[in-house]
Amino acid sequence: MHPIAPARRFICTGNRKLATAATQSVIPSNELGYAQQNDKKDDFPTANIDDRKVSLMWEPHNWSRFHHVWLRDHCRCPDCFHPITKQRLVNTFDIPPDIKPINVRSTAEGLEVTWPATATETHSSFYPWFWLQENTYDPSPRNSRNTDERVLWGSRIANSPPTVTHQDVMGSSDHGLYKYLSNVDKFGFCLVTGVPATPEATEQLSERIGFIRETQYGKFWEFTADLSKGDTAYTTMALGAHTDNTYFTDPCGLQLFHLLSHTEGTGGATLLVDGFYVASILKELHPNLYALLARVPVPAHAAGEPSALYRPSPPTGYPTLRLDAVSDELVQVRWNNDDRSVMSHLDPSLVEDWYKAIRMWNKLLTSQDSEYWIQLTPGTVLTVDNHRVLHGRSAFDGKRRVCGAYIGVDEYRSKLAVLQEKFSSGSRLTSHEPSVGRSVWSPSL
Ligand SMILES: C[N+](C)(C)CCCC[C@H](N)C(=O)O
Ligand SMILES: O=C(O)CCC(=O)C(=O)O
Repeated sequence: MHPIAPARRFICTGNRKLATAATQSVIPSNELGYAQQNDKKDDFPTANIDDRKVSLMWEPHNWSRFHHVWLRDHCRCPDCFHPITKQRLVNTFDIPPDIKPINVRSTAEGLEVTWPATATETHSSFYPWFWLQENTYDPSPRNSRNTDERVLWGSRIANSPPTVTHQDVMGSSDHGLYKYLSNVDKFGFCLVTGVPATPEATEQLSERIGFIRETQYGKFWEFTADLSKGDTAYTTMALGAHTDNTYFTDPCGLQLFHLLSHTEGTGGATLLVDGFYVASILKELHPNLYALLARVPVPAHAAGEPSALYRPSPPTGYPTLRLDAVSDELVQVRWNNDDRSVMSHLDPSLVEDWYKAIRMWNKLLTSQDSEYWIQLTPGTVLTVDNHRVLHGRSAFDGKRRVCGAYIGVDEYRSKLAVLQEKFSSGSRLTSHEPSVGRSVWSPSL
């Protein structure tokens, strides 16, 4: 385990020219020789030290407070945080619980803090202002840090479904791919037009996002109504709005569908429902039913293949609506009433209310206002965020071939994050670090 930063004085300024703004005089303010900034000759945030925290005044009546131990633990100098792997090197557990800065200094780019390291040596840390503001926890941010510009939709999305072209997505620049995945992030789905109606082109498109997630249905799958796999997707039956993989502990993130052909028959239209839109209505109209769906775990299974019996861990499953433990925001919808297992864990007092809740959920899911029906055609690939948008299909006859793939949620979110770094967030590199590669100040590291 890496010891707490070596005893030598380490100023993590790299080749940064110390900000000329070091105009503040620092006056030792108490017998421990701990100093705090006093007269400020600039408009940088005021920094003050008390026994446990550094307080920053961004402007009058707008303060943030950071515990000393928190700041020391979050030092991003190359000795405390690996500049390439972005992993913590400082030994958190060697940081004295009562650690306190020797002094703090506001500079043009951020806050400099000097820590006691040994009896004679110190360690200096630097925190950019934008990073401190982004990661303020006291007071907790008023609005959720999640800056997603998510657009909830109902049936009227049919007027302008999010669409990109195959040429754009597969182009040499990643910008087309960024537009594609930004649409999925914003709307929960996106159509890709102009895709050659072949499994090969569809697989290539899938892998443009990230590696395909292999399951009991195969890696890249093609299916038709032949029950070649033990699932009703391999029949001509209608399938109600559902998310896939409720029987997995970790349902896939994206699902791509490409209707390759449909001959000698009709039907097989695709249904999409924005689960976040429907949940917002349920929460508004029936908050108690919403709360129940966010509380009651639903078991599920995939037991149609003799060689497989999938159930999530724990077997009681996960709630239909998963809420962020901190922000309470809805982060995932998990719903497939066909794949649901026996509800043997329900508290008897909840049984009737739970059925009332799922009846209301189903009523909203299947309302005309929620349902978006689209008849897919060869050449158009549908990509669905399986954590948000439910999909289904109408019954059909004739010969219908569909191909597609699953992409893991982490592969999808990672690719999106890399593209957002590249195209949407301005450079976060401070003059403390090499001007190439990912900044140690990238969001949420
Ligand atoms: C997509 N593909 C046809 C390969 C499999 C479909 C699996 C459907 C399953 N009932 C679920 O909800 O996950
Ligand atoms: O056949 C379709 O269009 C969709 C099948 C389906 O819902 C699924 O594979 O999960």
